[in-house]
Formats: sequence, structure tokens, C-alpha cells
Amino acid sequence: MSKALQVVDLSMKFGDQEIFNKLNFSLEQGSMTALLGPNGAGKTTLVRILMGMLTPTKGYYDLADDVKVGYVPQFRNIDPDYPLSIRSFIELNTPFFKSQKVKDQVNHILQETYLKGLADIRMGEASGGQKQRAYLAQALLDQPNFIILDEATASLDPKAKEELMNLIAHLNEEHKMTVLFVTHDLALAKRYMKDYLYLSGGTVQQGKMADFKERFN
Ligand SMILES: Nc1ncnc2c1ncn2[C@@H]1O[C@H](COP(=O)(O)OP(=O)(O)OP(=O)(O)O)[C@@H](O)[C@H]1O
Repeated sequence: MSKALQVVDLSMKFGDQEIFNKLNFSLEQGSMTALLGPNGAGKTTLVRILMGMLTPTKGYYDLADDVKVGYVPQFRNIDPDYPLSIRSFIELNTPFFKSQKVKDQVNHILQETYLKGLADIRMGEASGGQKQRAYLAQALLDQPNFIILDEATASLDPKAKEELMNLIAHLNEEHKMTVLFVTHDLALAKRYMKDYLYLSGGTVQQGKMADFKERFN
């Protein structure tokens, strides 16, 4: 298997506050990894560095040439009056005049994320699970082969969590999607992720999810 991501001696400080120091790890293409660790350990900071939104203090990371990263944030409190339909929300980053190809892609992704029959309802009136799937669909429109989910299940009920995780598992199995899943939900991570990265005290440990020790958290 080839590497999708290699992180080398990655260090981050905010002013005098050291978040992590010399992280080294790699992720294989098609791997499913939970990024775990206590509050404030630097998980989101690491993700923001990998997304190119923050510059590390030292070190670097390498994404393989054919890797395209998509990012799925936790859905925020969308106002009940928010006017865009699920379809329009997914299409937000596409040109105003859409080619048939884009329209076909949107329809395909709506189908894949179980939103086809819901495409015309407003985001404001969609359930949490539907909103979160719309965020996933928006990220998929860019055709990534590596997705980072930052606490994407945190505000979902158990059924919506399972639906989202089944979708992630499907993307991994059918499309060889590499997955990095930031979460505090150990039970969910154990059920769906194969590997873990545990960030704590400025360092990272990596291993098989089945071997993850609860005492870490
Ligand atoms: N832009 C910033 N400027 C200064 N400090 C920051 C900035 N972003 C994050 N921090 C600090 O860095 C530390 C790590 O934050 P981060 O959000 O990465 O942790 P986390 O592991 O994602 O936490 P949580 O599990 O609570 O989401 C925290 O102490 C936070 O206050």
C-alpha cells in the first residue's frame, strides 16, 4: 500500500504555548483512522495545518501527488429560517450557470448520501443528520479521495451517527477513500475505524483501533 500522507517532525506553537512537538506518522491510502485525544490536545490545529489553513512552526507534511483532500466540519446551528435548499447548499461552490456534468454529479452525490428525495427541502428545516450529510455531500462534490471529518458526528442522535458512519464506511470500501475522523466517541471509533492516532501532551501515538486502551482518554 502507498502512503496518502506523511507527517515529519511537525511542531506547532501559538506564542509561547506549545501544542505539539515533532509529530511523526503516516497514513496509508484507503486507511480509516480515528484522531483521538483530550480537549485542547491540538486535534483541530493538526487538521487545520493539513488543510493548509495554518502554517506549522516547524516540520512539514507531504500528501501523495494523487491525493485530494475534502473537509467535513461539524454542522453548526443553522438558523431555522436559512433559505437555501439542500441542493443549493451542496452546489454553493459551483458556478451559477451549471454544466450538465455538474448537475449530473450533484444528482449522483445526492443519491449516494441518501438526500435525493430531500433535495428541495430547506437546510433550515432539515434534521441534524440530513444537515450533516449535506455537509458531506458538499465536500464530495470536489471529488476528494481523502476526507477529514472534524467531530462530524458530535451533535447527532445515535441513528443519525450510524447512518453517517455507514456512509463513510461505504465511501471507504467502494471508492477507497482515505478517512481521518476526529472524534471523542470511542465506541463509534472502535466500531468503524481501523487505526487510531492519539494526540496528547504534545506527542502522538499510532496503532490499531482494536488495541486502543480506554485509559488513554
Ligand atoms: N488560533 C489560535 N491561537 C491561539 N491559540 C489557539 C488557536 N487555535 C487553537 N489554540 C489553542 O490550541 C490548543 C489546541 O486547540 P485545538 O482546538 O486544536 O484542540 P482540540 O484537540 O481540537 O480540542 P477539542 O477536543 O476541545 O476540540 C488549545 O489550547 C487552544 O486554545
